[in-house]
Amino acid sequence: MILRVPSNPSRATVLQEDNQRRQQTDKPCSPPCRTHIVVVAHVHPAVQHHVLPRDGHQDAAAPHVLPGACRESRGRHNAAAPQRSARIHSGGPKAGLTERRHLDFGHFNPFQPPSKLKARRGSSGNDLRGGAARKCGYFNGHIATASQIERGGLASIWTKSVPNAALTTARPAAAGGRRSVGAAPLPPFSSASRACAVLPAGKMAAAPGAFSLREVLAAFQACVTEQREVLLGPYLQGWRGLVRFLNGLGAIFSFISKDAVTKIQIMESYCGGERREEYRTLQSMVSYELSRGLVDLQRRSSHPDSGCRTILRLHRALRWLQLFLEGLRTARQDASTSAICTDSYNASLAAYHPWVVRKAAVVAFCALPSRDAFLEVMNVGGPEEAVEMLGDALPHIRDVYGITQELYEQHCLVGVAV
Ligand SMILES: CCCCCCCC/C=C\CCCCCCCC(=O)N[C@@H](COP(=O)(O)O)[C@H](O)/C=C/CCCCCCCCCCCCC
Repeated sequence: MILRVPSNPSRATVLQEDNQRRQQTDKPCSPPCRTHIVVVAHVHPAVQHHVLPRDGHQDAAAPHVLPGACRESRGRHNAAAPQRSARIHSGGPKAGLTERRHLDFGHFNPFQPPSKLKARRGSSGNDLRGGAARKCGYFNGHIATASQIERGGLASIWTKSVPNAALTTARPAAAGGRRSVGAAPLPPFSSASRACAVLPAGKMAAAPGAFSLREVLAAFQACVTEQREVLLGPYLQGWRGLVRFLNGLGAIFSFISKDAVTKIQIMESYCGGERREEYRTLQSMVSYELSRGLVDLQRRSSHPDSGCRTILRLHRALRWLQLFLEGLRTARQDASTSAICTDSYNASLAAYHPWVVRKAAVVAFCALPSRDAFLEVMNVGGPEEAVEMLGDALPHIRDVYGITQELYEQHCLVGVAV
């Protein structure tokens, strides 16, 4: 199945790929579309048998998103896959904005258990944190650079820490084309994820740049000032951490993370732009944009990417997050994560999404791992510690949500729906 998202995820159409097409690889799209999301890649192993076609097509290194005049890239997993993936991910002269955005947030799949990959040669992605693109992925269950995968050696895999590279982002087209903004660097990685030593087979390796709930919690905690203002820097940092987590869940979530990344980048372009002072807090942003008539209150016309509108989308998603984390925290150990996620989604974001997005979202939720696996990947210890940390995190997320909601209601901004 391919989710084809022409330019705006809300206009997504879900296409069923026919058998003939399934046999082809690197087939140019006609007409060219902006983005393809290849759903079969990186599906959580627990649901692979539900999602993957019966003929066993799977591609551990298949791209998540192919930008620009893209090419569909699918097919049987083979030894050339790491190179193909590297070509796609590393970006050439034709690499588009979409691709760069995607790369910035990493490609690791913390749920990919080594046992599933043993029979394969390796899977790869890129890690841009070291400054230059560094291809890496899983090899026999360990994190490895592409060259290590190619050499088949494991001797020196990720044994030293890698410094963060500043996150430079491209300015959204709506805001005037490409431009490097002085955006905040990626948040520091947890020490656990910095040095990724070789683990015994069967153990899940913590990927470099792996999600840590602690860091997301710290970001949302740092959002609220003593004056009860919401600082946009930490707010976006919290979202970046969440997106990193989402990227690790698999390609089936790419259309969601891509939308979140687009919104984060719109905001980053404001927060790092000429008017950055006006975008220091949510409150200053609202007064600035409203006083200058920079918000489309009725129809989406001249300011389709206003900060107020963009934050409103993230704000609604924050409500989903709050409900989801609450559900996760209080659910029984054997509860279905996908059911918790679906309920939280239906009680929050779903009301604002068209039918096709709702359906695609619910299909994607089916790929969520078990509650325990989910809690494990939060990188704060075992499920019990994760539950405890969720208890600590939730008041901060609730607080940020509450302040934003109140502010938006005061200024009649909750209905900025177009
Ligand atoms: C402790 C951590 C555990 C939980 C980690 C969760 C990580 C979630 C990370 C990101 C969440 C994605 C936020 C998505 C923002 C969506 C904003 C939105 O509503 N956009 C729509 C409208 O945009 P405009 O067209 O008006 O500009 C857009 O149409 C949406 C497209 C994509 C579909 C969004 C579905 C959202 C589902 C909720 C997230 C599910 C993630 C599940 C993973 C656990």
